[in-house]
Amino acid sequence: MELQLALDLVDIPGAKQLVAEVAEHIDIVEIGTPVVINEGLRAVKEIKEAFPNLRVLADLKIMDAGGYEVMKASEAGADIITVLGVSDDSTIKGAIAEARKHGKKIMVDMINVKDIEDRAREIDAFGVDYICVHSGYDHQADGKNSFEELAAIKRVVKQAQTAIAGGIKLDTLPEVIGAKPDLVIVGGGITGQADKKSTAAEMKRLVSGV
Ligand SMILES: O=C([C@H](O)CO)[C@H](O)[C@H](O)COP(=O)(O)O
Repeated sequence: MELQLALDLVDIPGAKQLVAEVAEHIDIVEIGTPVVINEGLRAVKEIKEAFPNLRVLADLKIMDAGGYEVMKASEAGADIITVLGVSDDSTIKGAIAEARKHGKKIMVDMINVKDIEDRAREIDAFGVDYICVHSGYDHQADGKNSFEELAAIKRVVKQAQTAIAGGIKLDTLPEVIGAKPDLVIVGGGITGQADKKSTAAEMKRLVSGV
């Protein structure tokens, strides 16, 4: 099981400082959607150049023009790029085809997918690399999490790796680990802590035990 740090509320210098603090305890660093909106794909490029040994995920949440947007993120140095599960099949297939040309991976974010089990089965058959259940910030504000959705996709996904994101903290991590995703994505659960390094270290210790 791997750990991904999601960076959402920082600028590029802030991202570099934060990653430097916790790099030894994470497997993947995510350049979050708000960072891409604020800073552009330059954030992906600069983080990849500064931390070449870390995999970098560009959380573009692609909804259209899958091939073109994956091409641009790949050129910026992203190793993994996100596409929305609610987007058209052709968008997801275009994203996968482009990613394969560059040796990159696609994660499908299932945020707001209504029939999660059926859609996960379909998307898995397209050959994506990761399928991620996700309670976004707005869902979290309503007190929701994605634990049941993770169990649902694990029933049907045969080839993709599974991931979970949204509001995961040190105290809820054991429950997440119990549901056996391949990848755990944590943003505020690390970035919002006074001691980010020791929190990331403890999270890494817990996910590595599985
Ligand atoms: O994808 C995310 C969200 O939609 C904002 O862009 C976050 O990166 C994801 O939810 C993980 O962050 P936390 O919920 O703070 O753990």
